[in-house]
Amino acid sequence: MTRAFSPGSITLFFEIRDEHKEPLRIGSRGIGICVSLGAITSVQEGEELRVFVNGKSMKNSLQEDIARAYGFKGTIKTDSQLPVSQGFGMSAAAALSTSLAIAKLKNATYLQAAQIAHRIEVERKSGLGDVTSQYEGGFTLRIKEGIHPYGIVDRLFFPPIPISLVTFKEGIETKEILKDEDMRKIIKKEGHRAMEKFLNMPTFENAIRIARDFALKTSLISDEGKEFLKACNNAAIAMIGNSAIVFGECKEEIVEDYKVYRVCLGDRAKLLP
Ligand SMILES: Nc1ncnc2c1ncn2[C@@H]1O[C@H](COP(=O)(O)OP(=O)(O)OP(=O)(O)O)[C@@H](O)[C@H]1O
Ligand SMILES: CC(C)(CO)[C@@H](O)C(=O)[O-]
Repeated sequence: MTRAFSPGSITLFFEIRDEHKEPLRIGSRGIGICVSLGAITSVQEGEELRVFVNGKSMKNSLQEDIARAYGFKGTIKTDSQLPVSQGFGMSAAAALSTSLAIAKLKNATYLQAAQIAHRIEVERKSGLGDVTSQYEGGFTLRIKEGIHPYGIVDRLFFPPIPISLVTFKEGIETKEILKDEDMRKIIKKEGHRAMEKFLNMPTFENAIRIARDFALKTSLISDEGKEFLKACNNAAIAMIGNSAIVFGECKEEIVEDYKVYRVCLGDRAKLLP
């Protein structure tokens, strides 16, 4: 049996850049924060392909698509440590952890595994930039869309503070937003502006300020999210979901009604012993 872990990743703001033909060139520009919780996948070769997510059998999964890319048959089990469709990049974490574990069995490399995971994410429209962030780890700045050798990703300095992920009600499926023509236009425009502003002053404080503005300008925020940002000025909305990311301490009375995941900055995806 082979096991791999991928961190979850939270996008603060992003610019859709999917007008290329080649999936490895497609992606987004923006900021992603990898966190210490994510997805763990174990794979075991066998006669038939079976996928289980959090103990439940799953059909037409992204794990199945990844397995096909390698010609892998056997059992794939993914455990998600964070909820899906809340902007925590869990589909990408499932794709990347599956791809890394199978790559080890098939003698492929770390980069090949990341490229396959990125391609499947892009083709399924479940994400654009998450695999690129999770392959790099830490506080990532995606300067040019896509994955290596096309994408360019840098890292930013992150202060030694805790992170809380606060989930409101049900999530938003990424595909629904990435397919919506009006939303795409708004995200492209606001994402481009956000990136230009950030690159003028690439600091942690500026990232939070721009992220809060991006959520409001694109309307990728619920009423509950708006109230939360008013009460907590060290928070931003996780893209694309219905949850917030709080940097540092947060008053207990503000978060006590919600499910909160306490995490810290996370390293890149890796094989597990
Ligand atoms: N851990 C997982 N294992 C298998 N499938 C998953 C997993 N996480 C998400 N998916 C599938 O991917 C699809 C899209 O998920 P979505 O992209 O909205 O979630 P996410 O990646 O957690 O959110 P976001 O991309 O906004 O960070 C859903 O249909 C879901 O079933
Ligand atoms: C589209 C997206 C916000 C979904 O999590 C992410 O993949 C990104 O930052 O490109």
